[in-house]
Amino acid sequence: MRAPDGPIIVPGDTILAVEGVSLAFGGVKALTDVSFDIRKGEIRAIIGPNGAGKTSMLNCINGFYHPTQGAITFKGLRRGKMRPSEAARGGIGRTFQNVALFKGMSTLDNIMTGRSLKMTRNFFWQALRFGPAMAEEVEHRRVVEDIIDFLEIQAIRKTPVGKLPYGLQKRVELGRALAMEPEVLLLDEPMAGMNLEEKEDMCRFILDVNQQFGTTIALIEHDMGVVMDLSDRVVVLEYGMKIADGVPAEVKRDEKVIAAYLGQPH
Ligand SMILES: Nc1ncnc2c1ncn2[C@@H]1O[C@H](COP(=O)(O)OP(=O)(O)OP(=O)(O)O)[C@@H](O)[C@H]1O
Repeated sequence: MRAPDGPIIVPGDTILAVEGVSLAFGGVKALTDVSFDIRKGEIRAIIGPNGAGKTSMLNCINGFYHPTQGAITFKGLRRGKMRPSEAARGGIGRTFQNVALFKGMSTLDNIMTGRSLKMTRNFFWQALRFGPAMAEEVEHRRVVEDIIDFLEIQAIRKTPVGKLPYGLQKRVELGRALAMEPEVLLLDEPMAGMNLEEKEDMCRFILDVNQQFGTTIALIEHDMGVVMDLSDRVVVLEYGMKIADGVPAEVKRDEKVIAAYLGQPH
């Protein structure tokens, strides 16, 4: 199934809107009436203390959870109960807080799995590697090789990802998300567990993805230096509610944010 494309959206327009979203797990209110927008081409950070509802929000955006109330509008279309695979086909890609790769498979093959949603020939033709399926596979491999070059991971293309240091695994995971050619890329703590050098590399790649491909990025990150350097705008959650929203300089000065988050060690 191909998601409808919706209207043409130019840089600066709203590409994704979160409108009054609430989410509850039994008695636990993970999100309460949260609204914010993401503009095409921007890097949007979602921050907040542990348990504030950040991952729950990403899970609502990519269809992993369905909001109890409220709606998500993507490219002008109000979404119903969209599944993650439909969100991905529609242009919403994602990485996870804990690396979710196939550890025994090579870098190349892991990134190739990101192309699966783009494959139009069915399994029968792919298994035969014949005719149109062959041509399609050649094209997918070309895209994957371009991503490998872009992320500067040529040297590990055949290495099983389970053998790679954590920072490189995160980079491969970014590669797999890029293989979907997403319009909006959701990154859940892309720098978590990395040393300074790895963080600097990942920051550079995120900026390059944003600038070279025009990909809109929404990211959750605990490192405040990274958030303030990378993002165009920041939305702040606390106890599942939005407490601030604005450019980094504004958010940094906001008393509620200082009290809730910036004053606390992370
Ligand atoms: N599947 C679930 N079942 C029950 N409660 C959940 C579930 N997922 C999240 N929660 C609860 O919802 C609240 C928000 O959690 P969430 O993981 O979204 O926060 P977070 O801001 O991403 O936290 P962290 O920074 O620690 O990753 C928490 O109270 C959490 O315990």
